[in-house]
Amino acid sequence: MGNHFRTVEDGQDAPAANAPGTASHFAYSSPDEDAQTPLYPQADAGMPEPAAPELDPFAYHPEMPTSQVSPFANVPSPEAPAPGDMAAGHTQATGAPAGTNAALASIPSIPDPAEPAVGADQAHEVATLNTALESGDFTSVFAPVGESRKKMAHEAGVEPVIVMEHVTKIYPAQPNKPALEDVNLEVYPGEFVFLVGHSGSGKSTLLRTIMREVKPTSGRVIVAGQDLMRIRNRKVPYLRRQMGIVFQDFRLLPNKTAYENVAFALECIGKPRGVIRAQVPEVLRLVGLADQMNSTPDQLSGGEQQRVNVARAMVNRPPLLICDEPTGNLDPAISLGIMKLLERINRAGTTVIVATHDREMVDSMHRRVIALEAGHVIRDQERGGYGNYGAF
Ligand SMILES: Nc1ncnc2c1ncn2[C@@H]1O[C@H](COP(=O)(O)OP(=O)(O)OP(=O)(O)O)[C@@H](O)[C@H]1O
Repeated sequence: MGNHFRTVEDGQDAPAANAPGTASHFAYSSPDEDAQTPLYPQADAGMPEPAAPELDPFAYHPEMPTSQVSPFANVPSPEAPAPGDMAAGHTQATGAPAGTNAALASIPSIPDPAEPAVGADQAHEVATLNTALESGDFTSVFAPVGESRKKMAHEAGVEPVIVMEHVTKIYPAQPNKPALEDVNLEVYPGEFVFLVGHSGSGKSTLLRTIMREVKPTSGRVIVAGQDLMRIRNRKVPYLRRQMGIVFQDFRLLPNKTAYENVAFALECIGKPRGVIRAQVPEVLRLVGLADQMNSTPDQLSGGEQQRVNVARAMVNRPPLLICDEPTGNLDPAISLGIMKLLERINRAGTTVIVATHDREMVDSMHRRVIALEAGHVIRDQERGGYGNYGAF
């Protein structure tokens, strides 16, 4: 099987021009001297959207039946809702009590780490997110897939979505201290991977090599079948459209509402207004912000702002979600909500990679854990815990 992302064909490059004073808020400001391409394709209303590929098996296609979307479609999924349940899910989203969708009852929730004390505002925030997470919309909008994805991927002949082979990165400023050294790993479609390690162990560098923000000094990085050492610069924005990016230090556009912030991500890639009008409210509802679409960032809590970030990363329905410390500045209760959200997105088939220092979260979720130490992968565990690392 070949490329699981939309293919990058000649003539399908993303627009490169920038709208002054706007797109920079979205661009991850990379300290790396190698970085040449802004994270998001820049706004240029005049550029047409690249031609849509025939079918992207890993893209989020709510309008398609699961059998057309997922490579695991033939694998029975205990999470798959019956058609009637999907309808029930929509009913919930419009106000009926959550929890009436029988299919959802089988979805195990993340065990809460030691219950943190929460104030009234936080409790409300947690409650609204929990309600959104319990909504059937998640299982009806995203295509559900089952567990043991790596095994299934092998059996189904699915190729890894990310391959790193002997990757070494030496920043010129630190010639004697590789940020990454001889890193080898594979990530399969649909996996949820935690990246852990001390501060300075190379987590962000690894994520940024996957995004092609950083070019390795040696080795190979292949994402969705594309060799990132060989891919042309002009094709990088197109590749990045296939990735949702959530960083701790991403800033929302301060003068725009939650709706406008999410819509902007689609405007930047030339999506038609009708698509924006349909997808933005939907994704904001999915992250539990249906009632705050018209709030500006200063009217939102840190957790709500991060949910807008997650919504923005999800709205283009990327098959790969990359998160660098997505809960870094958030209270434990709010962090749990964000992590549940990421898990739910993953359950719907999106590959998720999360670099984090959040020990309790990693320990509670029992997902694949890749541990870095001084640029080396020292542990890669199918269902691991955080391990013996300090917070910083
Ligand atoms: N642009 C750069 N120029 C020079 N050295 C850098 C650069 N970026 C990172 N480094 C160095 O590379 C090493 C790995 O840094 P990286 O940011 O990848 O680690 P990290 O595990 O993500 O850390 P943290 O958890 O603090 O974010 C560190 O020694 C860091 O000082």
